[in-house]
Amino acid sequence: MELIESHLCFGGEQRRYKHSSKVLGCEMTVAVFLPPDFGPHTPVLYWLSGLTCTDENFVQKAGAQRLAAELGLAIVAPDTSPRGDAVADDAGYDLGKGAGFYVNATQAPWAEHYRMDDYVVRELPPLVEALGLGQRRGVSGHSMGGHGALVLALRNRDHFASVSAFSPICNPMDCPWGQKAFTAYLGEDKAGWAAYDASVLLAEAKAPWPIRVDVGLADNFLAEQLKVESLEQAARQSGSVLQLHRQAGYDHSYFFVASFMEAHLRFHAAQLK
Ligand SMILES: N[C@@H](CCC(=O)N[C@@H](CSC=O)C(=O)NCC(=O)O)C(=O)O
Repeated sequence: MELIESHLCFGGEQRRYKHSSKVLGCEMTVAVFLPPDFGPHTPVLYWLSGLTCTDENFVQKAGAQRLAAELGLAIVAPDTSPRGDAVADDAGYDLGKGAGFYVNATQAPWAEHYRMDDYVVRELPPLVEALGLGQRRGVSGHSMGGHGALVLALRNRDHFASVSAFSPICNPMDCPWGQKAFTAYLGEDKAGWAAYDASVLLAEAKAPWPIRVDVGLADNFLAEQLKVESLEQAARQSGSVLQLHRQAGYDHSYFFVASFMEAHLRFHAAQLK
């Protein structure tokens, strides 16, 4: 990875790297926060951002660095899709670039580059850990990235030791954002969609780690797109521990994310140490 930016931040370093991704077949940028005195003992929290984001939104808006420095947590924030002129795109903000949905696409024209599942779970960790970090990993994210955090953790239980989400798309098979993306990336056959639906996966999960989820009750997307009730039902069905916090008055924005970032970082730190 080639270092393209570095800023001292609360005694740690906020870095930005670019690298050539074999999995995605394009050049990618990724943000990495390194706490002071990081080393092989330092756990890594992967942050997955939402629709329209790059690796920069979280770094600039979530306000995570002060506490991450104090807790000794590294944070890796990848981009939300493959990038570049050769990469397929769509006119809508909710498909194509900026909207990779953390799946491995199977359908043309997406399958050539859109493999965000493999990128986050298989390609990035060795690159990140080669910076001198540990192999204990957590995952969190917002909205489309909350969906990504839940499904990648539920699909890779031994890979992630902690998971949380802000305003996640909990049941993509049953909401407009998910149906549009899954039809394009995974095809018309809904049988293939279940493998990337957090509510389906959690309903079948066997005693996974506790999951923390926060949603804002003034979130315009809550009823139509997020479907938290489906995740609650799934947790009941499998006897999983879902710590679901409904936060009165909060919307879908990074102001909401920033407001509860401390609780999520402490939640991850407790399980990753
Ligand atoms: N432009 C769209 C909504 C885009 C949006 O709200 N993106 C969110 C994530 S939504 C789900 O994944 C976001 O994080 N935006 C970036 C930011 O910095 O706030 C619309 O107009 O509806």
